[in-house]
Amino acid sequence: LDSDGPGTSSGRRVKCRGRRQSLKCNPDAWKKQCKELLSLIYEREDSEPFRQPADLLSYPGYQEQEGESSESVVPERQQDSSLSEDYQDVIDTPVDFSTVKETLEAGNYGSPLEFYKDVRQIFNNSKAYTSNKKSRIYSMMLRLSALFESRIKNIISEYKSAIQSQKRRRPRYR
Ligand SMILES: O=C(NCC(F)(F)F)N1CCN(C(=O)c2ccc(Cl)o2)CC1
Repeated sequence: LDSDGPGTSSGRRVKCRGRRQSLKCNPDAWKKQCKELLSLIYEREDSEPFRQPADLLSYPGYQEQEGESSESVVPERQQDSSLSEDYQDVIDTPVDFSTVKETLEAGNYGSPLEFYKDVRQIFNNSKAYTSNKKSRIYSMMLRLSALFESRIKNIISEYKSAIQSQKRRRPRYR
């Protein structure tokens, strides 16, 4: 993501002269683009485990219920030993899509790079937490991460070129 997109390093980006809204020169376009990307992520079933904070309470089968006989039916997920340790002991920076959505909607991201950092943390937490690369949740994360990376790189490069073209233009006196 360090390439700042086409037509920015060399000559002036004349396309942006005075027509901020329509072309790729609007430095605020990324907000709507990230909201659309987040909606796309929410539409995917793969995002379900990542839409709310992870804790073992969300997997009731993992808690030893009082008086629960040990022969209780094990939910399919329990066979996934990777959830055996407490999530909060393993993960320093828990984050999920509901917090990212709130931050974006509150206007508390200053750039798509900050948005990208938080979403990447969701995926990295999943990588750090899984002890089984074949676990279902891990494979869901991999698909979701591939979708996200394919869409976020254009949002960021358009943002970077909009910023670049803003720097070179003469200051406009309002
Ligand atoms: O508890 C939740 N989500 C909250 C919900 F259950 F309400 F959706 N997670 C379980 C642990 N998470 C993992 O990334 C992961 C990697 C390998 C395995 Cl296994 O899990 C995050 C999602």
